[in-house]
Amino acid sequence: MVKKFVPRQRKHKKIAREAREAEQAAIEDGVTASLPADSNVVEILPDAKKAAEDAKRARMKAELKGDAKMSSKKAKRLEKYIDKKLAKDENRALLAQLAANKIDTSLFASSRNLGTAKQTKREMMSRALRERAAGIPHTDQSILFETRPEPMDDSDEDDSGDENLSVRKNELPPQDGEAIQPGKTTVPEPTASSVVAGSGLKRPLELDDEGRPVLRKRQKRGGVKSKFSANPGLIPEIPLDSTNGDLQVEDESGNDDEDDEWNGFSADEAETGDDQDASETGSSNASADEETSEEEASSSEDEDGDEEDDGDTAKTRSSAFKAWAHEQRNSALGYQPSNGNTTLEFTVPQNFKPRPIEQDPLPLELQPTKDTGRKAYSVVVERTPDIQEARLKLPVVAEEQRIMEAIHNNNVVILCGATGSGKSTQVPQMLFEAGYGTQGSPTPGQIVVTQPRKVAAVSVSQRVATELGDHSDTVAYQIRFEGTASEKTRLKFVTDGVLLREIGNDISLKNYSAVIIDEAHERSLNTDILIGMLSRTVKLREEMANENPKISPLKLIIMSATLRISDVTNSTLFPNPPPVLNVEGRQYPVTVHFSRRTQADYVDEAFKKIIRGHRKLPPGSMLVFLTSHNEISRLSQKLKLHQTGLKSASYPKVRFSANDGPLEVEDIEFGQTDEVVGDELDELQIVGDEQDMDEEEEAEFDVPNETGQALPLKMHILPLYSLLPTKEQMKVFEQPPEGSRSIILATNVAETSLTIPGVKYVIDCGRSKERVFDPDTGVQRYEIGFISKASANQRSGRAGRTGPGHTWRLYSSAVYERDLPEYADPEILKMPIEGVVLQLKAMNLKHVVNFPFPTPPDRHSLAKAEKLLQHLSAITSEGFATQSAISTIVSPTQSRSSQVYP
Ligand SMILES: Nc1ncnc2c1ncn2[C@@H]1O[C@H](COP(=O)(O)OP(=O)(O)OP(=O)(O)O)[C@@H](O)[C@H]1O
Repeated sequence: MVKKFVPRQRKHKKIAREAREAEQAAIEDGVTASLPADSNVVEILPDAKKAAEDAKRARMKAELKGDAKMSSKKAKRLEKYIDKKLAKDENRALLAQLAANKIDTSLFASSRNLGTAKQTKREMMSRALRERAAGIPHTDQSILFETRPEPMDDSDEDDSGDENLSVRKNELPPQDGEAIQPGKTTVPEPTASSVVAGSGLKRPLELDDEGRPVLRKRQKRGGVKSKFSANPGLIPEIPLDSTNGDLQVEDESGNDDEDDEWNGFSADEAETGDDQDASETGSSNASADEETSEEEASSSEDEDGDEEDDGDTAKTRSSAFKAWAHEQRNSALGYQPSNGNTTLEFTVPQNFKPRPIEQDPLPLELQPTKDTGRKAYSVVVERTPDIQEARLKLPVVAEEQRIMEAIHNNNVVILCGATGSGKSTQVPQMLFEAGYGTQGSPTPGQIVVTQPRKVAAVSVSQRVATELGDHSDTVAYQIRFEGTASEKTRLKFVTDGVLLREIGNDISLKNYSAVIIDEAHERSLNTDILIGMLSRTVKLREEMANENPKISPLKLIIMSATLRISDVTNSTLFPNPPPVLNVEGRQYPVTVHFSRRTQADYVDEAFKKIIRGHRKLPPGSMLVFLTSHNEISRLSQKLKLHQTGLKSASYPKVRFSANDGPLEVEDIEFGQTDEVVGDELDELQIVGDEQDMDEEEEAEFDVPNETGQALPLKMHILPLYSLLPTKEQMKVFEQPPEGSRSIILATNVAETSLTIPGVKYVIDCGRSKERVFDPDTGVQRYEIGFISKASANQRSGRAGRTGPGHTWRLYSSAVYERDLPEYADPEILKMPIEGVVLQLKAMNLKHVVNFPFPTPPDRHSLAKAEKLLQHLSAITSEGFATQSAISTIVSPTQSRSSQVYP
């Protein structure tokens, strides 16, 4: 008997069918509510949720379809597309919910291993380590720590063969103070938190450090990988707003393959419910091949099985449909997708003007250079490391950029900096390194630096030569009757008288590219005339350079520590006021000690201080300022007598003639002039207890002996004044004999520019010999008077050159404040005007009335002086100086008297 064919019934399908029928029947009977709860029934959504979903579906449909008519085929596809989108939204929301639950899944076990009791040693150890890291007490330390007998037994290496996992007992400290108990095993308790959302997923949900789900890329069959990497850090944020989120993701990729990234939540999977059913009918191997069937379904796009004969065609069509759907939705939402290559284009308004650079006065070095055609040029100088180190400590060097920019941009620059800041030695080197004075550079002319005194010219030139290392032979000095200039000379130190003579011969100074007037505050007649002449030379050279590009403009730099700036910036001198650069700071501090009393006999006072100081002060030379070589001679004898107890041989008389050199005021001796100011000071003397005073003065020499060296026993006494031959003057720069202290007795030739190595202490009498001129009587005389505060400052400055220093002023602070003027009057105001006119006439100047003096004398006086000189036959009727008159210029006598007593 042929068996009747009974189609095979699938159990779950049968159950589902029966449930549907029962549900249908119940609906028909109106008894839905009384049905028994069945967990497998189709999910019944709450009404509100269902309504929201329907509304969303309708909205999407409207967005996509609009009023357009479409074929039934397309409408069907549209329905499917919407289903897919809604499912995606739901999945995203679910995923976001999962992401919000930050859990550690590292201890979750795969359900695949449920019931399999056996674990390899490696698995056990790995789990034990993870549990230990999670803080789960684990008493079976034998899994983690292995006891090895000594000597090591090779056979003990565990079965797993992974010796890297074995850890020496004492290498892992117990966690949380727990003692490790080997041999005890505890099974980790499942914690309450281990049952969490997501635990039922196909694969345990892994979370990264930030609590985001770690989604691994699933590789498609055939090894074709998605173009997205599975880097969890790159997982895009999923907006909870499904509509916008949908748009963002879709627009970024335009490819459904990206859905694979969501591993198990893909829209493909959601939309393939039907297909899964279909595959199930063909195959019962659901568990193993589940993923495969999903992938197949998704790769075939699953949207319309009828159309998918050919993969390529389907893809093209599918993407055409999707492109259309995207477009529809975008236009409905008013969204303009970017193609990723958009460049922002700004239309520049026609009247647009870029903002000008800062208008506030910019620092000089930031000001735009005026000379745009200037070529960069530099000379490399090799210096010894100790010189280089010493230079770098000088404030002027720190300002090199600012100074050089100012010089490049301006033909005249004024530089003010404290004594010892490095002006005299460094600025000439800066110019040299910038190509000034170098053949082949744009500024080949020499650099000339003027000093008011010959000893300064010689000593600074020697120092600069030393500092210029391999270029030291380019440095020379030139003083009257003496010099070292040669063909190699590019940098020359001269007295201002020497440069005056040169400028008298060639007003354009074509041999020079830069002139530096150092110590301009001295305001000798020579300095003033020089500045006036140079103001014209600079102008002339500028005009010459404009006409002939081969000629470079002349750079003039006026430098001083204590200059009354207004004197050298007046408009008669420079119509465009030159920039004034201030360099702050000095290298070493100088402590100033004032006397309590201002003694009239300052030479005697100086003697006492020298004796006390020498007895108490740590090693270091002493520089004592006096007013004349007479005083120097007197004090020197007294000191020698004190030291030897014998009357010393008489000090050699200095004989000089007017031709021997430029005569300094302090060298002029017309009888006894030393006690002029004595009487005026009596009121300042406080007659008190001599004993008290002595103690107090003893205490003022309590200077800590930082070097710890023994105090020098002998005094090495050296004179320094301008009439002394240069060789004798230069002795002050030599080291004193062993165990001696140099005591240098100087006039104010040592006041400026000089760095006498080893001088730590200065004793300043506070006076100097000055020319005093009475314009009413026309009589000039020489008096000893107080110096200016600027001079006092300069004298103190000699102490802090190579280390911290001290100055003892032989006058009280009250006298300093009351009697010392800020600046000394320029020499031009302290001498008969005829001498000034004669000097200018000797330089072939015709109209002295128009001469640009820094401090101009009265024009009428100038005119009167010219007439007088004509009467005396000192100048010709053409207005030039006669030869005999020129010879009187160096004479200390007035031109009037020199004519009477030639
Ligand atoms: N012969 C030297 N030996 C050792 N150091 C020196 C010598 N000459 C200069 N120096 C160092 O260079 C520093 C700067 O000297 P420089 O003469 O350039 O200063 P300055 O600013 O011109 O001072 P002033 O205004 O007093 O002339 C000194 O303080 C000293 O430290």
